Amino acid sequence: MSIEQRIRGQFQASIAAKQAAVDAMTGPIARAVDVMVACLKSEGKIMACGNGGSAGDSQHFSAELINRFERERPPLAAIALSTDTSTLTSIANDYRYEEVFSKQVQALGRRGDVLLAISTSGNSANVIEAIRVAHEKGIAVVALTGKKGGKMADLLAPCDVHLCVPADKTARIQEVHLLTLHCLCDGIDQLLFGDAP
Ligand SMILES: O=C(CO)[C@@H](O)[C@H](O)[C@H](O)[C@H](O)COP(=O)(O)O
Ligand SMILES: [Zn+2]
Repeated sequence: MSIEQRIRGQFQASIAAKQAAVDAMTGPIARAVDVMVACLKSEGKIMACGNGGSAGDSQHFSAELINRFERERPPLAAIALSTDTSTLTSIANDYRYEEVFSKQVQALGRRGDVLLAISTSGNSANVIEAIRVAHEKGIAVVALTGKKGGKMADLLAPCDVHLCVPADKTARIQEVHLLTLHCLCDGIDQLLFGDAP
């Protein structure tokens, strides 16, 4: 197969993954928007975490809330827990890598905040630890997963929201995650600030 054929195949597979996710994910994404809007209206903040590509997604999302998405509006409270290399390396070095996010949730999280926990497998131990601490502190969780949600699926509380991409390949799941994050940004802006001018 030529490189061009492979590229066409990747595009088609990405389109198919998104098509397959529309019905399964629309309702849960709308619920996640409601949870996040309620948090932001009550002066809460959204903390996002994940590994690798999902660390990038956490940062992408928090930047769109703090700075802007598609319209002019006030900054919204969000933080990516994957950015402070001194904090991350000291926790991983002195304790365990599994605690790099949970210690930050312990320190920064307040009741009424939201944890956006991103893992394509649903099995990343440090994301799972962050969810456990969020629950201890009364922090709602929006879980963004794939592959049937892995261990995270069993850990979520009834008030949490599970956004599970119905796909098995990490790259495809990540591509739907990015679309989901943009849907969240769009929904948050719409509910907080109304129709864009
Ligand atoms: O972006 C990719 C693969 O597309 C990788 O960096 C990927 O995010 C990393 O392998 C992560 O460690 C995977 O973790 P997770 O999504 O299973 O929680
Ligand atoms: Zn990737």
